[in-house]
Amino acid sequence: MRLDLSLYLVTDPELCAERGLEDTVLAAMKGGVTLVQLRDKQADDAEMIPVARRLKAALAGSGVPLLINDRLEVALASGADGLHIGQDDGEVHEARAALGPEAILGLSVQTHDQLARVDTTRLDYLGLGPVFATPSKQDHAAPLGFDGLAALAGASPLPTVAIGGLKAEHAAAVQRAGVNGMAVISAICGTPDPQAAARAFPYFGQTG
Ligand SMILES: Cc1ncc(COP(=O)(O)OP(=O)(O)O)c(N)n1
Ligand SMILES: Cc1nc(C(=O)O)sc1CCOP(=O)(O)O
Ligand SMILES: [Mg+2]
Repeated sequence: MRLDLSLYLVTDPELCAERGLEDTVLAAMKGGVTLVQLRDKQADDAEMIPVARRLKAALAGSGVPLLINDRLEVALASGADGLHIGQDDGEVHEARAALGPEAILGLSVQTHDQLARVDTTRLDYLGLGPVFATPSKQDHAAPLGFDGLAALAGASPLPTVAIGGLKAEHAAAVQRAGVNGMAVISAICGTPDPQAAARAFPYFGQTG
């Protein structure tokens, strides 16, 4: 499926609980979300697989891909469109081998050393962050700020998406940093109107 990093919704089970995960995602999609990642740090694979399958069915025909955070087995069992992994979430080459060539595979990068080791032949995009400190990820790395983000984005051999503490009001500065899009949890999940929250973000343009 086509990769468009412009507005990347990462889900949070607690923040989405009141409205429900699928309703939140569908509303955000109507507001312009271009990519969705199912992220649940508490659920085990067996709990996550049916949720991922329902979300994949809800997104069917929309052209918006569903990626799974961390869990290769969930991505494979649910028919999701891809996987996002961090530096400690397994080997990129193993994930690519298991997912096949058509799947979307993303990797988190926080430093220039990590960037230098990026496997450009097997990855589709990089998540750069956190731009700001955020309560949505308790174990996040040191914040990059816009200057650190621009330095990483400028040196990246792959399309990039910024993440961490980002709101719609940051879009202009994020665009100036040279990334392909913004990834957000709390700016959309848990807001009273996810569609309007998504609509507040500008479109960054086609990735790649
Ligand atoms: C788009 C995007 N970028 C970065 C991350 C963070 O991944 P990771 O470092 O593996 O941390 P967890 O999300 O697993 O806590 C992401 N999920 N998505
Ligand atoms: C999932 C995630 N990864 C990050 C990283 O820096 O890699 S920051 C983060 C949480 C983003 O949530 P919010 O938009 O609510 O700040
Ligand atoms: Mg991870």
